[in-house]
Amino acid sequence: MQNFILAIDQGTTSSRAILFTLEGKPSFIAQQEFSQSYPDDGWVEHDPEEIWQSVVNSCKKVIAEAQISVSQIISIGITNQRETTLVWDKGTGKTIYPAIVWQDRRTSSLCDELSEDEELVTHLNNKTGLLLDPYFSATKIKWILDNVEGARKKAEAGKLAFGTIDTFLIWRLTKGRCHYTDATNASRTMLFDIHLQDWDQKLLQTFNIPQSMLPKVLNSADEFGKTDPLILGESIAIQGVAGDQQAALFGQTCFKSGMAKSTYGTGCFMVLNTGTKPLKSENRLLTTVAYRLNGETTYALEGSIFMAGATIQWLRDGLQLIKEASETESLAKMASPNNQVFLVPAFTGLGAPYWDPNARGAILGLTRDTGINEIVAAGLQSVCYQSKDLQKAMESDGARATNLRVDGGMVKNDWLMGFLADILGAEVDRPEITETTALGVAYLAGLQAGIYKSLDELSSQWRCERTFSPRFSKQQRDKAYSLWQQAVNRIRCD
Ligand SMILES: Nc1ncnc2c1ncn2[C@@H]1O[C@H](COP(=O)(O)OP(=O)(O)O)[C@@H](O)[C@H]1O
Ligand SMILES: O=P(O)(O)OC[C@H](O)CO
Repeated sequence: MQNFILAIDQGTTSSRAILFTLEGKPSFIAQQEFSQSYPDDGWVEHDPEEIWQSVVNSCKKVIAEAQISVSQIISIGITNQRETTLVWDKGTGKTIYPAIVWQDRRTSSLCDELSEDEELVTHLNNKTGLLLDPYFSATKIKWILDNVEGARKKAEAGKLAFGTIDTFLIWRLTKGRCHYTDATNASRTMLFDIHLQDWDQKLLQTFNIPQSMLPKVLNSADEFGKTDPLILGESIAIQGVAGDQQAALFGQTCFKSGMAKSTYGTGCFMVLNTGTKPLKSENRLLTTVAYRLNGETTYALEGSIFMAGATIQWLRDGLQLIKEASETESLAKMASPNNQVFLVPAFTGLGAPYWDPNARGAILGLTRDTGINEIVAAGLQSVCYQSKDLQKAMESDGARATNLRVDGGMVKNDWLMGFLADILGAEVDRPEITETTALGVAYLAGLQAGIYKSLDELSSQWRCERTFSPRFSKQQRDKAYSLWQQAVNRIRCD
């Protein structure tokens, strides 16, 4: 009888459950989307019950479709949209407010106020590796405690729990027996000292968050509790947990310092393994926990771009230039070879390395012969130029990627991958398995369960489907990139 590892991938727009064979092959997938709520300008919320139901439904569906018995599932791994913040009552397990999503900007003014305190900003940056920004969980927790009636009092009495999505799912799956997170998710809260691997008291005081609300921080491969048998029919051990971008790094087996992956989904997240010593960025990149195994922490540098596939969605739904994202490939191929149109997708500001929340998007360089093909090509190229921005920032920090492994929904676009290699001037490797986020936590769970013995064993499973090599000369690359930089400078506000 064949055994499996069940990976739960709780993302920003959908929840997925994937059954991996013990050889790391994704064999069955179930997915359920859930609603996005935008109750105010810059606010983004999810219904926690809908998230929970979508996870349970996906798990049940994948088990039914695979026609396996639950006892064939050896272990569970959970990976999740990071930073998204939930607070619930420890007694009832009910959340006291919707999930405040990572994209939510409601605490911008609080961050602006706090940023005047230079000592705090330096402390926060040194301890957490992050920048003071509404993106992370800390100000979201504070907002809930300050705005939900009675919440602060209950929190101070030790009656409320905080968790990112992983922690919420562990709590629910274990029927409230386990209040845990892993070090990668903890490192995104803006409350966690990534050097000491513990919650930072000064930051807890600054954001006025009682320590009793916080989960215990475990390794990424660890014992996160056993699921209640009533949920899936049998009790299964949860043994791997990581935030989705770190899980993708793990699934791409980027275990050596200098190895990097970039995930091209709605946004794009480039993460580079920097080894067991954290590297402080001087270029507004994030220093974060890549994974923690047996108490040993591996660190990473991360650059986050808000608009990657989202730009293609805008070309489809906003401008209605295309019907399907996949059409972009053939249209871009037909664009004029002399195309000098630049699309700067700062729809919600610019992420790393600019962190300019007030910048807004623009299309520049239009001429009378500009058509749909050129605009679509510029949309795809914007993803590559932004990746170049991140590559340059990493290099200025002294971290040069030896190669780039890619994954996410956009990477099936060969034209995009070709231009990415051209503009980066580096080889871009596309793996056979692009479900790397889920694979990463399946690997973590498998390590803890003793199915895999070493990271080397996992590395040997990674297979390259295609390598894209750069075709541009240095001169061509520099010219194109300097035009991009000029375009970005035209729209910057800070
Ligand atoms: N062939 C393609 N070319 C360009 N973009 C694509 C292509 N196929 C999908 N996309 C884009 O990829 C994104 C979906 O990727 P996915 O990894 O599923 O995203 P997420 O996990 O963030 O929801 C969408 O924004 C879509 O527009
Ligand atoms: O759910 P995704 O794939 O959009 O990822 C979201 C990131 O974890 C946010 O930091």
